[in-house]
Amino acid sequence: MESSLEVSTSVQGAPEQLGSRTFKVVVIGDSGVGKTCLTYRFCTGCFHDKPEATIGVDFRERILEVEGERIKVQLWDTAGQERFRKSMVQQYYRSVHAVVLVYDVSNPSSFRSLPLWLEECRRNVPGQDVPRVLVGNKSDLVAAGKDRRFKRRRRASARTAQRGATCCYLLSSPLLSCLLLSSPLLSCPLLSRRVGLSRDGVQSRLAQTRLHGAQGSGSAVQNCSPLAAHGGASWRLSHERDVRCHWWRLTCSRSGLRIQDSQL
Ligand SMILES: Nc1nc2c(ncn2[C@@H]2O[C@H](COP(=O)(O)OP(=O)(O)OP(=O)(O)O)[C@@H](O)[C@H]2O)c(=O)[nH]1
Repeated sequence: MESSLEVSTSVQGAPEQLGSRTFKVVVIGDSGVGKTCLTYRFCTGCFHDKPEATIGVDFRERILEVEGERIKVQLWDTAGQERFRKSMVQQYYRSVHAVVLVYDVSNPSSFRSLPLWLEECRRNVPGQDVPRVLVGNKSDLVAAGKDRRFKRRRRASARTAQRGATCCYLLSSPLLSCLLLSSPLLSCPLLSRRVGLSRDGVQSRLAQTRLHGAQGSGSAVQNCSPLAAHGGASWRLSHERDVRCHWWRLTCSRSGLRIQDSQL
C-alpha cells in the first residue's frame, strides 16, 4: 500500500498545536470522481494537476479553528478502485468521525453507486451513525441549466440515491461545515457572494451552529448553514429518514473552487 501525507497549516495560518484534537474524515466514492483533487485542494489550497489512481489510502491533514479550538482534520483519501482497497477497508473506518461521499455530476454511474458506498459504511461502522456528507464534484462539466437531458437523468438518479441515502447529512456538524466552507472556498468570489458573508461572518455563524440531537433520534432539522443567509434559501440539517437531501455541487478546477447549491 502506498500512502502519503500532506500537511498544510498555511491555509489558515494556524500552527499545529501539540495535543490538538484530531478528527478523522474518510473520503469515499467511485474511482475518478475527484477525491484526490478535492482533498488535496482542501489541504494545500492548490489543484492537483496530475493525480494518479490512489492505491490503498492517502492521508492529508489540515489544522482548522473551530469555535476557538484548533483541531486537526485528517482526511483519508481512499482508493475508488476495488482492487486497490481490498482488505484495508475496515481500517479506513476505524474510529472515523465523518464520511464524505463523492460522486461526479457528469457521471451518473458514480451517482448510482452511492447506495453501495453507504452500505459499506454501514457494514464497517455498525451501530454508529456517523455524519455523512455528499459532494457532487466536477460541476464544471455540466453546463448548468442548459443540458436538459442531464437534468432529467440527475433527477431520476437522485431519487434512487435518496432511497439509498436515507440518512445522509449535509453540513452535519460545525466541523464539517468548516471543512467545506474553509478558506479555499471562501476565497472564491462566487461563494462569498452566495453566502453573503465575510469569512469572519461565516466563522461566527458556524460558531453558533450546533448539531441538534444525537444520532438517529427523532427529528433534527435545524436552519444552521451559513448558506441560509443567501437569498432566504433554506439549508437544513437533517437526519430524518425521509428528509430530502441537500446538495452542494462543487467544482474543483485550476481556477479554484466553485460551489452551487440545489435541493432535490
Ligand atoms: N473537470 C474536472 N475534472 C476534475 C475535477 N476534479 C477532479 N478532476 C479530474 O478527475 C480525474 C480523477 O481525479 P482524482 O482526484 O484522481 O479521482 P479519485 O476519485 O481520487 O480517483 P481514485 O484515486 O481512482 O479513487 C483527474 O483527471 C482530475 O484532474 C473537477 O472538479 N472538474
